[in-house]
Amino acid sequence: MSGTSSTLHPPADAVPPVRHPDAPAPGEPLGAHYDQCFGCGGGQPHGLHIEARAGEGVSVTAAFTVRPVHQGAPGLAHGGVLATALDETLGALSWLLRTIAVTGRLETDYVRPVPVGTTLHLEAEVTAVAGRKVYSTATGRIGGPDGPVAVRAKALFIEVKIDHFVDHGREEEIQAAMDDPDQVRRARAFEVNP
Ligand SMILES: CCCCCCCC(=O)SCCNC(=O)CCNC(=O)[C@H](O)C(C)(C)COP(=O)(O)OP(=O)(O)OC[C@H]1O[C@@H](n2cnc3c(N)ncnc32)[C@H](O)[C@@H]1OP(=O)(O)O
Repeated sequence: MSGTSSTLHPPADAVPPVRHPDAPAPGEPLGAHYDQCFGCGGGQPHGLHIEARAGEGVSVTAAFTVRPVHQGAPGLAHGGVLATALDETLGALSWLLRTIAVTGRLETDYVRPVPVGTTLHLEAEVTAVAGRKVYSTATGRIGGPDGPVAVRAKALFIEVKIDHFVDHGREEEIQAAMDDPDQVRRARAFEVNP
């Protein structure tokens, strides 16, 4: 058992998360937020290809199957890849809040080794919101959605404007994203948050 750093404890003025009225219905696939995303994009051959679905409240479920390219030790998933799976699943919670947020802090517990070929069944939920700060937790189970926990995480995501990506991303990828009508549509879905 491990502790959690104090910055991952919501402050006294934090409030429960509110599911956006236009959030995808429970069970609905969320799709990739960006085709070139290492976590969810279909355009990354060695990526995790995580498929997330909306859950009840402000929660999501997702699945990630570990492939040989994801190894750390022989036959076992790399810890950084597992952290990516947790991070990506937590990031998908933005679809439920309809805000754009990036990972500020991610703390991960590795409870069981995850062999190649295993499907990691992931769940994540927002636990509290304080201004731009979004507090969330995630678990990854093996052997089925109700199987034993192999990894878990607590995270603090920080809400940002779309300018965060335009200002900091490399020019060629930003331009390609802006030229892609599907990408612009996905970004706008978040920007209209009241
Ligand atoms: C589109 C969705 C994609 C999802 C993909 C999966 C998720 C990802 O992997 S995102 C990529 C990884 N993350 C990043 O690259 C983020 C890099 N960091 C940054 O850009 C900035 O530090 C950023 C935006 C997080 C915060 O900067 P800024 O907007 O200036 O906010 P700032 O004023 O410093 O902080 C806001 C609050 O958050 C807190 N905070 C910020 N970072 C942290 C942190 N690491 N730990 C604890 N608290 C933090 C601050 O203390 C502050 O709290 P308060 O309001 O109480 O004073």
